[in-house]
Amino acid sequence: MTLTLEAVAELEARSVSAWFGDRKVLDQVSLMVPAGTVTALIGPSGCGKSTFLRILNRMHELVPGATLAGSVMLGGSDIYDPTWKLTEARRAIGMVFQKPNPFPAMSIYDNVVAGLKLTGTKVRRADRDGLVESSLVKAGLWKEVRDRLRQPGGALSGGQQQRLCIARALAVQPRVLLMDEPCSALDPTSTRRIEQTIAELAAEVTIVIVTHNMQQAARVSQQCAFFLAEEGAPGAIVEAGPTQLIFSTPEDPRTLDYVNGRFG
Ligand SMILES: Nc1ncnc2c1ncn2[C@@H]1O[C@H](COP(=O)(O)OP(=O)(O)OP(=O)(O)O)[C@@H](O)[C@H]1O
Repeated sequence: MTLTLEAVAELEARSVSAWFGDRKVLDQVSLMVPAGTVTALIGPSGCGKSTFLRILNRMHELVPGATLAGSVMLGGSDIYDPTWKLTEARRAIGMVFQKPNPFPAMSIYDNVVAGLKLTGTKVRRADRDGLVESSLVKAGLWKEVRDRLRQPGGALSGGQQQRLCIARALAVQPRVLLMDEPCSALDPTSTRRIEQTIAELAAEVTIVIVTHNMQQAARVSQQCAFFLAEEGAPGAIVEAGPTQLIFSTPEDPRTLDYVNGRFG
C-alpha cells in the first residue's frame, strides 16, 4: 500500500503534551493516523510511546496526577470534548496490552463477550454467537477454539490468549485498535501469527502499535513515528512518515541511527 500525505486521517493527535505531576513527559506531539493503515510508534525506552498511546483512548487521565494538553480527533471530533463519554471513546478506540490479559477463569466465549459489557455495548442475545464467531475469525483464533468455546480462556497458550484479547477488543467494533507491544511476551511463532492477524485486520480497523522490534515495525506498518526524549527533555516525535522511507532515507540522522540499532 502506498501512503500519501493526502490520506484521510482517522485519528489525529494535535499538539499533545503530557505530564505526570509536574514532570512533562511529552511535548507538542502531532500525528496523523490514516484510516485503514498500521502506524508503528518506535523509539527508545522512556520516550513516551506508551503514554502517547494511552492518551489516544483516554487512559492517561486515569493515572492520579496525570494531565495532558492538546486534542485527539477521531473522524474530525475531539475525544476530549465533554460531549464524548469515556465509554464511547473506549468503544471507538480499543486497546490490546503487552501482556495477554484474558479473564482466566471465564470461558473463551464469555471473554469475547466481556468486551461488550465493559464498554456498555448492547447486543441482542440472538446475535451474540455470530459476533463471537466473527470476532474470533478476525483475530485468527476461530479454527483453534471453535470446538472448545466453553473452556476457560486461561487454558490457552500465550499467543492464543493474546489473539483472544484481540477478539475481545474487536467485538465492540472499534474504529481504531491500539496495541502496546502486543508480542513482547510471546515466542517467535506466536509473534508471527499476531503479525499476520494485524495485516488481516488493517483493512477494517485502523491500527496504532508500539513496538521495540524494528523488523516488526518494518513488517507490519505502513507509517512509522519515531519518538525521542533527549537529555531529560520530554518525549517528542523526531519524524513520522511512510515506513519504507523511515527505514531507508529518513530526514533526521537520529532516526537512521535508531532504526539501524546504533542506540536505544
Ligand atoms: N504512572 C507513571 N507515573 C509517573 N511517571 C510515569 C508513569 N508512567 C510513565 N512515566 C514516565 O513517563 C515517561 C514516558 O514513559 P512511557 O512508558 O510512556 O515511555 P515508553 O517510550 O513507552 O517506554 P518503554 O518503551 O520502556 O515502554 C518515562 O520517563 C516514565 O518514567
